[in-house]
Amino acid sequence: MDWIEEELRRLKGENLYRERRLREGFLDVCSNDYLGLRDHPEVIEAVVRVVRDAGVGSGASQLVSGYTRYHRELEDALAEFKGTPSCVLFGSGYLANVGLLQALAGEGDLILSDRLNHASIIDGCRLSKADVMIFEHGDYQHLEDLLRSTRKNYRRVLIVTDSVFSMDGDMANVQLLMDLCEKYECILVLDEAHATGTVGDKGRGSLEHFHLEWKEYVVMMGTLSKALGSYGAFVCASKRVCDLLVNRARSLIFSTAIPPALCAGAVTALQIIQRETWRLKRLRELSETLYKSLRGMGFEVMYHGTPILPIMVYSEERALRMSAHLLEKGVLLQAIRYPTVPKGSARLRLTASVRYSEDDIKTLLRALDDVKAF
Ligand SMILES: Cc1ncc(COP(=O)(O)O)c(C=O)c1O
Repeated sequence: MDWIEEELRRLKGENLYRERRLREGFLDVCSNDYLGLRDHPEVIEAVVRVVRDAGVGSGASQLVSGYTRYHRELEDALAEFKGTPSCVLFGSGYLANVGLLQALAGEGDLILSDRLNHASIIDGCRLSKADVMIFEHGDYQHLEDLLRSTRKNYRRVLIVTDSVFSMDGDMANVQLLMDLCEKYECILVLDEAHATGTVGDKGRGSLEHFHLEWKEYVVMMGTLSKALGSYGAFVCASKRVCDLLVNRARSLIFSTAIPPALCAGAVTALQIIQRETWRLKRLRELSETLYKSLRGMGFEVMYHGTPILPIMVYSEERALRMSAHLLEKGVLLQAIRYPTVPKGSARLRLTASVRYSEDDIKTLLRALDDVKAF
């Protein structure tokens, strides 16, 4: 077992070793709780009520006895929010992506995947046994070249992309992707993990952002774990796609359903997003203010109108040093390194959140100013 020591030593030597940090006691500026809903009193109240009513765990897979009225209520609310006929829940975003891709594509099919897609998409592609081709990030000319030369060789073709890219904060051009899907008869799989609750006029996601209507060939996956402040995931699609997932997605069939109480928490979060529209407005204002402040301080920050504001550092070693110093100042801002992002593109993935008070923002900017010269 000495190889384990060697492996860990190698990771440390390359500045790629990871340690978990206890969040308590720090100003957390890298979570995905964009709308500050994870501890909203109404969300907590809904969760506690259902824990009392239905217990803590769901007790079984959705296909056995783990599917309750709370799951169905959440599916109905999500389908309405995302503008699709149907919805099906999964245990997490990771499980949704691997299950969805494995169920929709197999041998004889092709998956075209953006180079910067989330790891769960990459793993889902592998699990599907379909042929996989990677197109350059956001390069839809490259994507069309691949479609033109290969479409005829395949039964089904899926195009899969994050709609808001988790580590860069930019958006896929869903309009162009839908045009390509129509032209080449493809299925479009959108990972709306970071788009749900954050983009579009009402936070409904990328279709709303681009003023597009849902079409049958569009399959949208999203998570409850980010702007909805909870845990779990969903796929919003046509009824027949959802029925197929219930029958074929192994990560749904062979895994316990999410706890009913989390479903109730997410239903409440969806209601709050639609009622307290100031949250999304505040999130957008804050994202822009943070971007301007950081740029004014001389940082290289990426900003695409989403709450993900990566401060580019490039060197893994420097990113670690900056993150450690920020921690000393009470600020938790993790260094994001390979394999989450390509080697030599380490960053501090700052996120905007409605959680931050004016004082938090001052603390954050002061601490960042300190590490600027590191
Ligand atoms: C784009 C994207 N897809 C999927 C996931 C996985 O979601 P979850 O954390 O619910 O497993 C994440 C988050 O980690 C993500 O950023």
